Amino acid sequence: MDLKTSHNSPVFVDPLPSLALPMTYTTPTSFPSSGLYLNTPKKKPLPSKIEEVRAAGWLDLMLASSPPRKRQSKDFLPHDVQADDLDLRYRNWMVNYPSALGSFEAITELARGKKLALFLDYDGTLSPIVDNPANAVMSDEMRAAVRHVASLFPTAIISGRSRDKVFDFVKLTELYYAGSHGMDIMGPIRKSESNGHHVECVRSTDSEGKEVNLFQPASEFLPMIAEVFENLSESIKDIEGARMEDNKFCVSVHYRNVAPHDYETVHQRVTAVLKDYPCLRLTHGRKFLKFALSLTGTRGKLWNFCLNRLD
Ligand SMILES: O=P(O)(O)OC[C@H]1O[C@H](O[C@H]2O[C@H](CO)[C@@H](O)[C@H](O)[C@H]2O)[C@H](O)[C@@H](O)[C@@H]1O
Repeated sequence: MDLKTSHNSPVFVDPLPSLALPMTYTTPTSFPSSGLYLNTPKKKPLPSKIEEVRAAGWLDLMLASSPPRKRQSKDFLPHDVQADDLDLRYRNWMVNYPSALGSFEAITELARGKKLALFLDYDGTLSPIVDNPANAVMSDEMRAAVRHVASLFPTAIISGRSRDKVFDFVKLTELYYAGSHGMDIMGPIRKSESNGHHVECVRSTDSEGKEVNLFQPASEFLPMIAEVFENLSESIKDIEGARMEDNKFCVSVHYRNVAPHDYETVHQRVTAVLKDYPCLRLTHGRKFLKFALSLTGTRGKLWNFCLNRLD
């Protein structure tokens, strides 16, 4: 099947989450506006070309897709940014993205007497956000904490990274790993394991010969994803700071190190390549654009796969 043009693709589009915009790019109805921060210093008017893109909403999504850095005492501040302005921006961000630690008692009260399973994110949760994705290593202290938690509750790590990459960072064999946003799941074999009901679930052995369960519902699309990765790599190679990342069933185009005046070019190049692949969905992340297949019901299978296998 020629997935590039076929519109009767077996891949159906889930209802898109708020940050994911349909391939038809209808202008988002809501996105963080520059008015998000109080007392925002008057900004220089943007060149009209960027204003057009801003009107389309994509630029605001890209500019606001990551929290302002929390000011560290040692940080040098650009001459036009006041220290309290950075703190204010960070506090405003936290209003929209509150930390669970602020509600820890309420969460533990809700969990009392219930059977718990823990699902953890990786980047920005178990590892700090850094400029180069390859350097997002997890500290030994954090690894010890996750190992301890996994000894108390069945624990899974769900990430946009490929499963192999996350496992290589975390290095804990007693966990479940769901890479590529759930398109690629691995879990240790349970004693009473029976995987007959997961057609995509095959037994495999890891490097130490230990059997593990694999769930990969989209393997047949890997050649197409590899083709899009190559096309995108070629298309953005002249944009300073832009970086591709292959996450097996997902591909990320990082613009964290790209100058904001080049964001529009990043977005244009990515959408120009993806317009030939109607079965792929473009979404936003923390300073990256990501495309992935959108298989109906993957999330449900992910939870079932993990929860059915958790003690
Ligand atoms: O689902 P997650 O585990 O949170 O993965 C989401 C993305 O995380 C990574 O990118 C983010 O972290 C990088 C390293 O700190 C940072 O450089 C980048 O700007 C962040 O967006 C990962 O590289 C992506 O592929 C994941 O999709």
